[in-house]
Amino acid sequence: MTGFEIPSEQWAQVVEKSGGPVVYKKIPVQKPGPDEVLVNVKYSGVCHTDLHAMMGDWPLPTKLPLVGGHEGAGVVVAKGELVKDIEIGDYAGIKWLNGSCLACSFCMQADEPLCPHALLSGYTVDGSFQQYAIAKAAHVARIPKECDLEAVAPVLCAGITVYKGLKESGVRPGQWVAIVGAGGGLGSMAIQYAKAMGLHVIGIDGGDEKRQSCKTLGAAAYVDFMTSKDLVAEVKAATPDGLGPHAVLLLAVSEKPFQQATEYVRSRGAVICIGLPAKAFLKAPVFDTVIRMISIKGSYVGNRQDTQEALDFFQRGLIKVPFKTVGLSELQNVYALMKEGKIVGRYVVDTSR
Ligand SMILES: NC(=O)c1ccc[n+]([C@@H]2O[C@H](COP(=O)([O-])OP(=O)(O)OC[C@H]3O[C@@H](n4cnc5c(N)ncnc54)[C@H](O)[C@@H]3O)[C@@H](O)[C@H]2O)c1
Ligand SMILES: [Zn+2]
Ligand SMILES: [Zn+2]
Repeated sequence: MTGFEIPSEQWAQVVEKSGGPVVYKKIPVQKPGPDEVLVNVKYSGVCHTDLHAMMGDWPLPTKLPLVGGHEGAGVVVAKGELVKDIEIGDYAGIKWLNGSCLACSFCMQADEPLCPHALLSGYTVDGSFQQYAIAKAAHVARIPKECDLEAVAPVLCAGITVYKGLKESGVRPGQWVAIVGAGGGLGSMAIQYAKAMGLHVIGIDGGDEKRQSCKTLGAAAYVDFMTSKDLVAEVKAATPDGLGPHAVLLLAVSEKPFQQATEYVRSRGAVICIGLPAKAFLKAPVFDTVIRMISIKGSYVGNRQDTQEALDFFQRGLIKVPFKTVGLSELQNVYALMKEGKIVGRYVVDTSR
């Protein structure tokens, strides 16, 4: 009936103990439950969250052993008997939100990421760093057939997350947004989504390679956090009236920018926290926050509607982010580069090698 031959074993990258490394080995292919699909993952993006998961950085424990990954783009090869709206052979995406209860007060209002029973791909359930991954049918991303699975993979976390963050910021076309960590995976996506939404971008990151990439992707200005003598002044000066950007998207994996953003955001502006540096705290002067009416908020992935909207931007050709593809077997090398902050754009792994 399926037309797809499903092997009993497959290649996967497995975290066997917190702190890593990942182990490339063969593991069994699982069978989907009644409300689940089995996706033959062709490509998966590598998100910094996958590194946090391997390192055990966060206060939320991961399952162990763990197959990481939550930007998996592939083909549906099997489905449970309750799944009616996805066909075998359809393109589908394994994203961070693997499943949610669909019945709690958050799910009822399309705030599924806040569901207390949420299943997280590559964290509390096995994710996309394997050839065959399972997700709840209600939550897999419906990827249009015209999409290139290799290029679309990073949209499944990075794209959705920054698109949602921009929406949460309340910025309008024509306004200015500062993107902190603009040369990384989420940052590169953020520049492209912001541009497509009619915003002016100030990219903040370190080094000339990232400067070049930010400019190519469409940033109007770039501020180098490693060499700038006065980052706050430089960011403000990059806006035409010198009063600073209307919003700041914090995507960096270090604490300092989380302490700094309220200093350069425009009055009545929004600071949107998305990056998740380990053990970090936010800090802002109460006086300035009050009299300048600054909003500070967190933004966490996106719901099913955000997912389809983010994919729609991609399908229309508006989102082109640099990526490098390597074999799934090379995942540990990608983590090494990521730790050093050396990745420009995104790495994608090909599960066939
Ligand atoms: N909130 C969410 O829903 C969500 C979703 C996905 C990822 N994340 C988190 O977002 C973070 C970024 O993920 P990524 O995959 O883009 O990582 P990445 O490693 O690709 O990019 C991080 C970038 O931040 C830059 N950076 C480091 N310190 C900086 C500083 N002081 N100022 C400016 N830039 C700085 C680095 O040079 C790098 O380019 C991670 O912590 C990840 O876990 C959150
Ligand atoms: Zn992610
Ligand atoms: Zn729920």
